[in-house]
Amino acid sequence: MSEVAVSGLTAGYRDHTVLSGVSTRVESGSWLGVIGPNGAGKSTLIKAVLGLVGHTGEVSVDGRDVAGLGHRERARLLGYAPQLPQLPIGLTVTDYVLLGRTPYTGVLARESERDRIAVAEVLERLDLTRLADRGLHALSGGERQRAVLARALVQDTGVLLLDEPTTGLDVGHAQALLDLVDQLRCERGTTVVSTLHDLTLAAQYSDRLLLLDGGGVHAEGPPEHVLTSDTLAEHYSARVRLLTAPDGSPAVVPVRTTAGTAG
Ligand SMILES: Nc1ncnc2c1ncn2[C@@H]1O[C@H](COP(=O)(O)OP(=O)(O)OP(=O)(O)O)[C@@H](O)[C@H]1O
Repeated sequence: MSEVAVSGLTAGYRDHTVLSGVSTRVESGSWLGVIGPNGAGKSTLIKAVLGLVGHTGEVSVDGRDVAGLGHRERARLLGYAPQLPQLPIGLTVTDYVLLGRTPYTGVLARESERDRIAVAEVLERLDLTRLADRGLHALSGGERQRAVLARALVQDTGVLLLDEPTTGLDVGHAQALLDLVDQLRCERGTTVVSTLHDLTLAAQYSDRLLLLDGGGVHAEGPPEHVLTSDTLAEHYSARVRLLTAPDGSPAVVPVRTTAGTAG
């Protein structure tokens, strides 16, 4: 059970308010996709849930106010894969992913066999085993992205907050990553909140979408209700056509208006 509730959240940076009065509820074991144009405040929402940016309003997990939790307790509850992580220099992939176990082991304690097994398992599932001993600095962008997710996954939390987890991934690795998160969701009842720019993928994996723009929530509900060509024209200034993917979810296809010269 890990229900996330956000109530009357106002968040921002110094004198710059980004989000005003945002409320939502993410049922335990469900997946909320946070969408919206660049600068809408998607990352800010995730960071506010984690307590990383100043905010007022309430964030709770299973009724427990997150603001009242210590750092370690919070890290056992909320796993986070940031959009632009600061990666420590000089660590191998394995050592970096092992850092995800520190809420259980402590920073200076040696990791247990159980920790090593958990890391090896996640590396395998994210196609990183052959890179386990490679330095983080020597990874491609997509490999680094997967290492960041691996670290969040070994944290073994009831809630996963994923900020643009598929950025820089090819379509196969993006699918594998989202499939893995979805599998964890089904197996362990993990609650997922992710931002995703790819609206077709967002629609395929999310139970509900929340559309942010101009500091507030403009739409929330099942993907087929939130993703309409009018909504996308209004909030993204995008010309799109909505098709139906084989699984029945909406697929967003950009429409080019100027005459092409290809072919
Ligand atoms: N550290 C910061 N200090 C001041 N302003 C910030 C900071 N980080 C983000 N902002 C501003 O807050 C607003 C929301 O940023 P945020 O990163 O939450 O948007 P986003 O929806 O995640 O955007 P994107 O789709 O481009 O990743 C933007 O106007 C941005 O310039």
